[in-house]
Amino acid sequence: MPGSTTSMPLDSFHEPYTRSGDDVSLDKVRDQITVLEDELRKKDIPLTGRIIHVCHYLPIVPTLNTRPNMPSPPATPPSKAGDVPPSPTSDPAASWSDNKAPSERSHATTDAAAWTLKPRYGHAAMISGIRSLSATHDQLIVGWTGDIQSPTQGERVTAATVGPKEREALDDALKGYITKESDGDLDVDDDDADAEARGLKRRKTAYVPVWLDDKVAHGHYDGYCKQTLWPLFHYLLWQDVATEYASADAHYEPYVKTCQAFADAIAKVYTPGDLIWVHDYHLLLVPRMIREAIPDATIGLFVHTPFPSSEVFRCLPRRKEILDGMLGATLVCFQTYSYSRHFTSTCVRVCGYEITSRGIDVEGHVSTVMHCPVGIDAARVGRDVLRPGIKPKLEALRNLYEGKKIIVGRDKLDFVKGVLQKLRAFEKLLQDYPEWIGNVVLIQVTSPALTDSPKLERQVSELVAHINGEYGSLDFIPVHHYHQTLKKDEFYALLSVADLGVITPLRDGMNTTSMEFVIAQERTKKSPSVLSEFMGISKHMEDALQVNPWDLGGVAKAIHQGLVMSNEEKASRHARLHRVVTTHTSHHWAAVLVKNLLGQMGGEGQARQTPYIPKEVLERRYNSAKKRLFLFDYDGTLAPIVKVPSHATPSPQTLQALSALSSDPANLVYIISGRDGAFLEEHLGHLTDVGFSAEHGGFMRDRGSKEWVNFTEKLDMEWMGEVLEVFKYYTERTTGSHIEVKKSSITWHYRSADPEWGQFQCRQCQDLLENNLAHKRPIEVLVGKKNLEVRPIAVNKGEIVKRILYQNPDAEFIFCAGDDKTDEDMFRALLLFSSGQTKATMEPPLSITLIDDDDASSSSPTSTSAEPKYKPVDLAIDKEAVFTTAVGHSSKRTLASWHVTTPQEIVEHMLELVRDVQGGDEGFGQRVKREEKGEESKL
Ligand SMILES: O=P(O)(O)OC[C@H]1O[C@H](O[C@H]2O[C@H](CO)[C@@H](O)[C@H](O)[C@H]2O)[C@H](O)[C@@H](O)[C@@H]1O
Repeated sequence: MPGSTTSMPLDSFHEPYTRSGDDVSLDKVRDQITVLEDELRKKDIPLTGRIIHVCHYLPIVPTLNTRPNMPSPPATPPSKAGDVPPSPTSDPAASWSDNKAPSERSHATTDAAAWTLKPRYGHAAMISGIRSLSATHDQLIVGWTGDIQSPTQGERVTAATVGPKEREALDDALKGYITKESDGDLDVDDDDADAEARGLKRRKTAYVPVWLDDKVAHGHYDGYCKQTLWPLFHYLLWQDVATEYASADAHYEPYVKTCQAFADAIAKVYTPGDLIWVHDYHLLLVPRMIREAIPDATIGLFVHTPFPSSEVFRCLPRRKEILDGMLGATLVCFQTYSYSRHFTSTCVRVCGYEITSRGIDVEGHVSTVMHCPVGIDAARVGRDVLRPGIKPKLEALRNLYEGKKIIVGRDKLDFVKGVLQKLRAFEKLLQDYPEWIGNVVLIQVTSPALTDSPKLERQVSELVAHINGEYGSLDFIPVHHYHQTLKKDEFYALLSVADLGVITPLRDGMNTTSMEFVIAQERTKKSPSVLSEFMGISKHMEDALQVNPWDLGGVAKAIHQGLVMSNEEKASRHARLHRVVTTHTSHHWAAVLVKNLLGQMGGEGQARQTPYIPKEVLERRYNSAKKRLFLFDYDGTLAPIVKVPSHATPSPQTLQALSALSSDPANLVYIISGRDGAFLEEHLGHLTDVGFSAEHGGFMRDRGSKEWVNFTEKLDMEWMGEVLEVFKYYTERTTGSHIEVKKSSITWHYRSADPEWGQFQCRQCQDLLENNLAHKRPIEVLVGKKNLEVRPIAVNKGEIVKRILYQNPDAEFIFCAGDDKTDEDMFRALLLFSSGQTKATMEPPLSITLIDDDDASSSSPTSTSAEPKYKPVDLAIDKEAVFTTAVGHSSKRTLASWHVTTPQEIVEHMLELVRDVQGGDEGFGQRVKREEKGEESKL
């Protein structure tokens, strides 16, 4: 009996196909990119050296200086110098469009300064990462224009009213915007003179605006993104949506339309050899849409938010569409291992997709999954914290709270940021450690969230008032709450002055403030921070005091620990954190993504693209052939895969196609299946002109015959009992699995079991069979579609194909289709031509020399004693008339020359070939049959 299997090691289960960002320096990663690109070029794989980034927003705010279709007013005067942009972590949709940034300027356009362009703030980590790539690559950034502002008219302009002339003018203005150069260490608001002085050079960056109808754009963002996906990804499950909106599905349509507009924009600018990176949860359908338009594209998808557990994600009504959309990518990357594990598990559990050593397999297209946190632009933050405006603000804060420890919190006022829980934990600190009353203040800044929640704002204010009422006095206010947007200097002054940072979101994709805090503290106190364990970056910041934000006592204790920490401990923790934050930067992240995406091209990572079957060639070859062979697998080829094997019955169209094909005497039609004879007879046996092979080549029934030839008759079949015992063992421990016992093969099915457990058990079972049985018994263990099969090693589908071909060397057309690994034996058998050969000869196959004939060396009555009974035969077939066809995705690994995507397409192609028989033109066989009978042509 098998040894006992213990609990499933879920984590290690995912290890083979999920990789993390490398732990090597940025320079090293850039060197690796160069090496990879050289290798790819040597292999003649096209590479343009350009990266297309697809971001929800353009990192530029275009402002229309003119009222659409009105004469142009004078260009907007430049903004006041010295105005400070808001915090780099703020949301772009919080629209900073009225702030004048240092680099803001009008651009001369075809329509005399029709547009003013200025940097869009927000998503600083992502944008800095993208921009850093301009050190090594040309870049194209595709993004939505955002709402079009028109300050001169003091009103918002709808995208629909921006005519083609203005759109063209924006394209021109954007071209003007790209002239700044950088080695990737520059920021969007660095000025050119500064850059030149530092000797920095940028590769070309261009921008492609995506125009969206206002209603669609807002249905997409305010609707599906913010009301459906955002809460789901942060484990909030639409408490409000359920009451305030029709359903979680309400805004799906604008989401699709928006994604399609992005995919269309990319298809227009794409050149073979570009790398494409799609960013974030706003655009999850885009990878698949691009794949449909450009099947060979190399596409990465980076998800900046968390990805929830499969039990949460499965609540999404459009779960399959969203997952399929994401799986159009070649590489899907998350911030952390746990998000990537949730994603993979969701693909397996919700969609039933298989996991291979390369990644998640969707009908043969494999998406690799990895994780790598974004990090921040540490160099830039390092420069920012030295801004001269910070010092006076910092000193003012110090004076204000002299003699007291300062705890700092700065969060967006969004439920998931956990501000309420943080305030309660602070109250708990004052309760559990009363020595802090009068000696510690919490400065909590909340910036307005995109979707303002007056309820949350009220709750926060009430709680602050309660704590201050309870623990404050005339000369001591414990909590200082500011609900406002901080300017950059104020933000860094606040982080720098703190004795403790408390950043405790309930869920956060990454969290940049926690890393900015470390950089800000480098020059001041090296104060520690209390961080939520539910942030993407937490795993990398083990030297912070990590807490569960829901555990108020635990958070209070960590705050106390941070406040009383010795200077030595602070310094050593800080040093380690500083190393992490300055090593895993956004620049490093961006380079790692590019390196990994390149790694998917050309080599092991990227399967060959199998072209779609060329319908016209197929028809032409069919019509000109005097004899044709059709060799079909059954499950997954003639019938779609379904949950219960006995339900996989042929559709009326399949039967019609098989009947029409086989009724043409020029056609020999065979179904070569893993099914047993009984199943094939029951559902297809009435097709008397069709021949069958059952149990992966174990049995054969020729057309017109009712007799099955058993090729396994003389084989040692003792192993069947042993395999059955093993399968029974695994069936007992795998609820939902079952055994299908056939005459000379056995299949263990786990499609209805828990997908992860089923697959895990399948691997265990396979190991056991291969290591304990297969080497001493004449068997082969086959991994099928959610099954494990064992059959005699002496038989396989390839042998049956060879046999049929050997017996029909005059065939001039071969169509052979299959969907799984066992069908690759058929395709291999049809690799008849070595390179340069146009005609082929075939040796007698084993199924004839060994199985049909007891005395393989004996001579036939007609042959001389020196001659073998079976001789090689010359085949009539041309190389181009062999149509081996895999059913599945074009990137599926296969020996087949062509592909179709579904069994339905196989049937449709067959019906096309015989449409003549059913009403139109007649085929070659029909014509011969009719002419033999002396009939006139129908036409
Ligand atoms: O060689 P094939 O004709 O492709 O048969 C291979 C096996 O197919 C069947 O199992 C598979 O199809 C079932 C129906 O769609 C599905 O429920 C199961 O999960 C698949 O593994 C069949 O039951 C096996 O006996 C065949 O060997």
